Amino acid sequence: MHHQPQRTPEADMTVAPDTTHALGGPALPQRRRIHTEIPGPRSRELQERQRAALPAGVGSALPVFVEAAGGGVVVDADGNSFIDFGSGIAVTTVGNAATGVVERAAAQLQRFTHTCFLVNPYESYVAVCEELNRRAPVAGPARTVLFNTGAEAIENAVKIARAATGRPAVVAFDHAYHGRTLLTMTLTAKNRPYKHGFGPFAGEVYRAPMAYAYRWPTGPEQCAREAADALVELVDRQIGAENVAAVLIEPIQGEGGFIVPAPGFLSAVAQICRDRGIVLIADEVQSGLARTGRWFAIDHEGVQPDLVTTAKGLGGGLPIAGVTGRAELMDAAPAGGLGGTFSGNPVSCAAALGVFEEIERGDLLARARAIEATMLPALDRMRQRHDVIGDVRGRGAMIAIELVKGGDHTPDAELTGRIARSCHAAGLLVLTAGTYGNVLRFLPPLSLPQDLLEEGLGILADAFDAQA
Ligand SMILES: Cc1ncc(COP(=O)(O)O)c(CNCCCC(=O)O)c1O
Repeated sequence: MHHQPQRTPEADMTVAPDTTHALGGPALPQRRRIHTEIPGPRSRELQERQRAALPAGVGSALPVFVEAAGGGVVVDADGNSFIDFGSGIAVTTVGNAATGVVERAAAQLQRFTHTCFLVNPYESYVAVCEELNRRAPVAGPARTVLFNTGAEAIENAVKIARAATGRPAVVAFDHAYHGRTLLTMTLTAKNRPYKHGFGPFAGEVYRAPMAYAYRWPTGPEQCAREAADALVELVDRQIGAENVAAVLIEPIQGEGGFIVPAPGFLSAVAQICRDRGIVLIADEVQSGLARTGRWFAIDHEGVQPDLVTTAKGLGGGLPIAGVTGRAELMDAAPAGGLGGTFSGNPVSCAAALGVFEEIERGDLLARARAIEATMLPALDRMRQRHDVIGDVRGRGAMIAIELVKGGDHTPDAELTGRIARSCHAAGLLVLTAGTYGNVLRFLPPLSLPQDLLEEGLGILADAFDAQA
């Protein structure tokens, strides 16, 4: 076979103009700088290549191609620097390319990249499980098993609950999001874009009303009690409690619109489960691991679930997920019943240990609470000025506003998109969410400097003032 000339990157691609940021991480200049239209010329070139190489169904909220990221900024291929209010959808919680994550992952890469834990185990997997067991809000001794994605964690939490109870049914909630695999698509509530055309779906999945106070028909005061009554009705009358393996709930619903369940609802759900021997699974994939100012969002309600799922922020950007639960439940899965080729990959485990280190070293739980203390009042002031802001809600650095037609609760998805695009053009990376597409959600990295947080809020305020 003849020798292929060594291809060098330079031969294939012109180096992006004006890309002065070679390295990401906290050393990246923490500033907002926009000096091209958004997306810029280099991103538009890359978009053309993407159109030729990827299926049309893969889209991006802000199609600027990234060259570097760190602290609280994302820098694109045209050298534009954006304030990051997205964290890659609640993943780079401790900061993009965070020092502790990069150093540990880089060192691991030099030692070995993979063994498959089901073949040869390694200490870092055990250490991540110990970290999660130590912090998880479950009662008594805990066990953890690792996977790669949030959906995989949910799939396996349901397997464990079914093995432990011998029951088939799973109850999820309106506005829920749990992933894109067959079972997690079924558990997810919103049809487009997640489910449409991908059926038939999994069996034995049922849905109960979420205690969504802002949209509860009889008003927020009745919300928790009436939603709990509806859950009892579904479980006891329609399914039969003896057939229900698990109730699955996000302590703060993420893709559904950052819905914080009405006060008392999570406690009521936990009691309903305890009274019937039903496993309560808390899906903390988006809300967990310091994001809301506690290790887990459910901690704010003092509720102890039986199983907790984690992913996203756990690996600081590397794919890793976990199911942590009461030891007697976790041990119900038969030998060899839990696993996967890459599950608990050693590089991701090293990164995860870096995440725990960063959270402790930076006191990031307190930082999340400080971000809440800045954002909620600022957003409330915006709501006083603009009646299109129907609701302000969230905890820690998981905050959202719901946009409606002025004066009533009619969702306004068009305005939501317009505000988001205005923020993007001004150099603020924000994401939308919600069953009705009318939620602007804010997920800043906890490493975001305070001045950029306030600058970002100023951009948002200007966007609302401009649309008024
Ligand atoms: C609560 C909750 N559970 C489970 C998941 C699924 O986690 P995976 O790691 O994306 O599988 C999520 C992922 N949310 C972001 C989805 C992004 C997209 O695919 O459009 C979540 O938020």
